[in-house]
Amino acid sequence: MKSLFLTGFMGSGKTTIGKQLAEKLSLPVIDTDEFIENQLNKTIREIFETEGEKKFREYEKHFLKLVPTENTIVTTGGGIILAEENRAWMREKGYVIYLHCEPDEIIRRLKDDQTRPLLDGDKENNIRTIFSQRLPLYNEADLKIDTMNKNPDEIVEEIEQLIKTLE
Ligand SMILES: Nc1ncnc2c1ncn2[C@@H]1O[C@H](COP(=O)(O)OP(=O)(O)OP(=O)(O)O)[C@@H](O)[C@H]1O
Ligand SMILES: O=C(O)C1=C[C@@H](O)[C@@H](O)[C@H](O)C1
Ligand SMILES: [Mg+2]
Repeated sequence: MKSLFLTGFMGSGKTTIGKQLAEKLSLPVIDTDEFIENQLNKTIREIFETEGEKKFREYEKHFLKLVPTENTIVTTGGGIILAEENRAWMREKGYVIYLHCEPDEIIRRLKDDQTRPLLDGDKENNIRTIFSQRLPLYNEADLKIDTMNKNPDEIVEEIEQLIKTLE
């Protein structure tokens, strides 16, 4: 099977869902943010602070291409879809699954989180603005899962059913 690329806004549950889905399907999971952090031995926040977002996006493009494109669950950074090149790559090499979560819920989930540099400052406003800019790009996915009012088990079950239609 081609790899599954989980996309979605920060806090939509990509890392959480990806881990559970991988366990259920007995597949390996790789998280692009963790992959970049491990390869560069720096946190995402450190990369943003010392090298800037533009450089981070270059790393993201580079490391995305090193991820296995078969039999792997790939959980992606929230901004991976910004580059047309990344969207095209993921759709060509695998299946793209967008986890949709409304901004109000994202705001609740990330209320105490300090690890996402793009949300520094007026977090609520930043979430709403970035979300609306990106929504059309997330919607280019092969599959869209509405995660609102569902627990991770329910979302994983739904993905399992939907991916059967892909093969
Ligand atoms: N379906 C859900 N219901 C309630 N809470 C959830 C759900 N999915 C994830 N969460 C919680 O939301 C928070 C963010 O989830 P997670 O880190 O998986 O998001 P992410 O999409 O990987 O974010 P990022 O793009 O920033 O890496 C976590 O605290 C997680 O426990
Ligand atoms: O949505 C984004 O642009 C980001 C999401 C995170 O996963 C990290 O990749 C980083 O904080 C940027
Ligand atoms: Mg994540």
